[in-house]
Amino acid sequence: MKVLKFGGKSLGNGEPVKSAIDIIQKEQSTEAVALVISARGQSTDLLLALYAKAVAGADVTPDLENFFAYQYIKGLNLDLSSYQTELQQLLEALQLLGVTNNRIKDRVVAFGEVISALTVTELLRQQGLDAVFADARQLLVGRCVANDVAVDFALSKEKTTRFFSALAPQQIPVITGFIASDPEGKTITLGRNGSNYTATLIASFIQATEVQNWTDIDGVYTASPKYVKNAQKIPHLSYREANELANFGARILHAKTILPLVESGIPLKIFSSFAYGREGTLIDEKGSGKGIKAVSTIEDVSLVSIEGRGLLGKVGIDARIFSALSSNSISVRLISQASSERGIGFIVNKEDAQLTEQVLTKEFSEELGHQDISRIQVNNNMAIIAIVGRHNYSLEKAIYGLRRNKIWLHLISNSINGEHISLVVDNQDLKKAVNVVHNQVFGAMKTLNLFAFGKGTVGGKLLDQLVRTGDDVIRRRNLMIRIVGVADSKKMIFSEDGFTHNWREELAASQQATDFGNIINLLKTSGLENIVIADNTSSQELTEQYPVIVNSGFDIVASNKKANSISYAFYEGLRNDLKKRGKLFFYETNVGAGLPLIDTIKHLHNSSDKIERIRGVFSGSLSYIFNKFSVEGKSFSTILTEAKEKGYTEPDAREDLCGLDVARKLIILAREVGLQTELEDVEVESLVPPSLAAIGPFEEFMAQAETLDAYFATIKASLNEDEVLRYVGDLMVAENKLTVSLVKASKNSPLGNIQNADSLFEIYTESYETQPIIIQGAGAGAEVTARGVYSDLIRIGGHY
Ligand SMILES: NC(=O)C1=CN([C@@H]2O[C@H](COP(=O)(O)OP(=O)(O)OC[C@H]3O[C@@H](n4cnc5c(N)ncnc54)[C@H](O)[C@@H]3O)[C@@H](O)[C@H]2O)C=CC1
Ligand SMILES: N[C@@H](CC=O)C(=O)O
Repeated sequence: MKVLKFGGKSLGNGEPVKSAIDIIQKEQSTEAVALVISARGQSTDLLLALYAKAVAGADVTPDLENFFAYQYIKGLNLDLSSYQTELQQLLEALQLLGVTNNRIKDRVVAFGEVISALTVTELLRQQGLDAVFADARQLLVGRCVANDVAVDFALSKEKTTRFFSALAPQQIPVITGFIASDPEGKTITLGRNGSNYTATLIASFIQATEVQNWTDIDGVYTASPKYVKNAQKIPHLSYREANELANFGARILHAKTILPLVESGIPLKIFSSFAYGREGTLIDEKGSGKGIKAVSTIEDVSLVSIEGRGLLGKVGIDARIFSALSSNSISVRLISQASSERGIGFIVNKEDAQLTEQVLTKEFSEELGHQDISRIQVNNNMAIIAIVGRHNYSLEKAIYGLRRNKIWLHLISNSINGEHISLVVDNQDLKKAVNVVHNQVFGAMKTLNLFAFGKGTVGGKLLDQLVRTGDDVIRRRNLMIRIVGVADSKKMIFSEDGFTHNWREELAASQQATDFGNIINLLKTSGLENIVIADNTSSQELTEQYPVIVNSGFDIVASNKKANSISYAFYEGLRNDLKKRGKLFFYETNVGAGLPLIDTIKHLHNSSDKIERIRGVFSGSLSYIFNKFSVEGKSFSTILTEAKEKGYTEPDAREDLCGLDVARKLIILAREVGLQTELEDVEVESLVPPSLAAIGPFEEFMAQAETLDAYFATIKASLNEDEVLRYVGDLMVAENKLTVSLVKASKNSPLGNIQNADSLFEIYTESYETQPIIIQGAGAGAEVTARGVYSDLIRIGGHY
């Protein structure tokens, strides 16, 4: 015979209860069944509310009617009037008493299970099955001990086996879950979710072949799906693992449920009554072997810490702590102690925190008076994350991920056999922390949550590339880049669930103004892990906020060059912040767009191959302009407009023309090789004609196209036939000399030979002294730059 237990949600009115009856019919057709039934739907909560109202002396009539209205199933021949009268009398007695009384409370709550089991019995009879109602108070006996119930196993077994042996072969017992009686026959309850306990107790008494727990979830998951979207169902667990999970918040299991099964070796299967036929979780002696099984959580616990010099080496402190707590029925969930015994920290349930403080303050009043104990501190807003299952490196991985996400670990505790690690974090960090730990220890797909500033030429292209190829990255790199927010200079959007192809429309429709402080706050309080900020703007104000970003625990990718080219003091301060916080900042596109230049320079520099000189065409837009202008008959302003339209220039193209963009790039490379240079140190030959230098907006500047064209026509006229113009950046390291100048280059030289918007960099080092390393390719443009930023994001993902 197998025992089938149905939870409250699986017995709710309408489809749920219909489907439960279907399941029972199917299951009993292959093997005899015994049923254990919880109160239907929200019945227990309704009854508890009725009880509270009655104690408070309030009118209970409407709620009582609501309760019985919910119990009514159309077409079912079930008369509940005697139960209604009895419950009403009980509530009236409570109204008169006006005080709480746990025994009466249990009697009130018991109506939920009794009426539910009667209802199921009747529904099965309607289907022609021989169902028999059984009140578990006639089968299970126990005593209330403190806040718990101690079941009298021998007596309960005797009563249960007697009842079962009196059943006719085809009869289906429908037993109330959750309730039992004390030795005087008074109603007691087995604790919240106690129906599971009823089922496993009954199963162990009658030596059932298995217990099936039919509920609203189709099994035990690797983490609570409420927090972790990519949590996976666990097909197979051992009793021991299940017990750990039950102790650590897995709502689906009751902590005591497993014990009767362990002794009798009966397997437990967890199924969803809303998805008959779908595989659930099997829990048995064997389990599925070693390996991490789940990451479970307990919210809202309190951390108590006792510290003081007087504790050093003193024997008996722990004994006093725990005996004081146990005399007050306070259960300790976790303990961690410094080896010197100078400090001890432990976790209690939040509702016991105040009492814990009082009890310990009293117990150690003398030590507190002498300052042998400096303080007893209670921190109420804590949560536990428990890693269940054995794996050698899970702790390291978890700590690495938590640190990267700036999540403070208050306490660590692990079981001797290595099958359990508990980590205590702030409650407000729980969602983020459980995602980080889950994804770290399971090596599951990592999620990078991206907030993108800038949706122009580069930023817009990046977001489109991410949307288009995101699935590919998931497949190949096990990394999901989720766009959780986008901001331009005016508006922003944010969603923890992320945006896909619709980001542009969503941003256009947004009413929310871009506000940096608000964005940081949203991200910090979101509970999202692995947050990366992309800066594809040209805003200096935003780069000045990088320290705030880093100190908030986020990484950065940027095509914006300003953070690396404004003052050296800022540059150095940012590096210090990055180091201190263990955060990443990638900016490969700052020089040479998508070309692998900065990385190459870093590698050469770090490998002590002294870099002596870097020279070349640093500007993609000016490369394009002079490539065209030197050989085509078009005017300079026409080609400048083309370059702008193609997305090669800076948002204000004069930054290219006046040499500022190349100067920034030189500064960035100079700092990579260890020079402490400033922008003012670069000798720049500006290409803006002196007469146009003071003009305001770019449109006004372009309105002077004639002057611009005449200026460059004169320069072009001075070229020999085999010459082209090149705007060249030159970094001479030993001399600490940085120059930007317009040169005439032979068409056949490497500099003269480049095409389109190509950049070219010659890197001279100690090893590459005469024949430089040459890096050449598209040095500007939305597609290549966005690709470069994309690959920086993937590199960051590689660090998770
Ligand atoms: N175009 C290219 O080939 C390359 C560009 N870059 C750099 O990429 C950056 C972006 O360039 P483009 O996309 O061409 O510029 P763009 O003018 O097309 O786009 C800039 C975007 O930034 C937004 N923005 C400006 N200030 C903002 C703020 N404070 N907060 C939020 N959003 C803000 C604007 O609304 C716009 O969406 C620049 O720093 C540029 O130097 C780097 C390498 C190559
Ligand atoms: N405006 C820049 C774009 C890349 O940094 C250039 O022309 O090179």
